[in-house]
Amino acid sequence: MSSDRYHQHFTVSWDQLHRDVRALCHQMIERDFKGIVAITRGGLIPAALIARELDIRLIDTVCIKSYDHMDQGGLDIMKGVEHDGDGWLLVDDLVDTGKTARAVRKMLPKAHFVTIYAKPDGRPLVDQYLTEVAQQCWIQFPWDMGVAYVEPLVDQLKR
Ligand SMILES: O=P(O)(O)OC[C@H]1O[C@H](OP(=O)(O)OP(=O)(O)O)[C@H](O)[C@@H]1O
Ligand SMILES: O=c1[nH]c(=O)c2nc[nH]c2[nH]1
Ligand SMILES: [Mg+2]
Repeated sequence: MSSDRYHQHFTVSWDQLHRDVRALCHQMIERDFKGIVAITRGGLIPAALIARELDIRLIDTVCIKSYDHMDQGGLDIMKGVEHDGDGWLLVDDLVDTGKTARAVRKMLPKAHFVTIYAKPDGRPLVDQYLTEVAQQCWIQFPWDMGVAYVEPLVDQLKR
């Protein structure tokens, strides 16, 4: 599937991401998890922040790749886990079409699956998420961006 389907950008700063992860943690404060399974790579940073907030030290990974930048290819599962997820928290940064979530759910059917952001097509596959984002929106994460110089408006208008 190609990048044509994305018509808007939803830009997330480090600060915004951190606040969003903490807000999601507030909703899980009463729960007791055996550990976290992070879906690489996007789930790694939310997983680390959640681990800190909920005092979880045991962290495993499912290593999977679906996209090459905005272009979705076949799922490449490089590493799974040996259990069914019972009592574990499964974490990804977002769910979009739901293709990744569907595959990981099969591997860990009993895990509690959370993402920070969810688009409508993938939303039914997760147990909990913080913010809904439109399907045609590309979520631009802080680890894919950098701070750059911006030309003053008057100079931009001269060109
Ligand atoms: O719901 P879907 O359409 O499957 O898309 C969601 C998945 O796509 C991204 O991962 P990606 O495969 O780009 O790898 P990355 O986490 O290493 O960036 C994102 O981190 C989710 O895991
Ligand atoms: O950085 C990302 N932003 C997105 O919106 C997205 N959808 C799938 N994979 C994604 N990666
Ligand atoms: Mg991912």
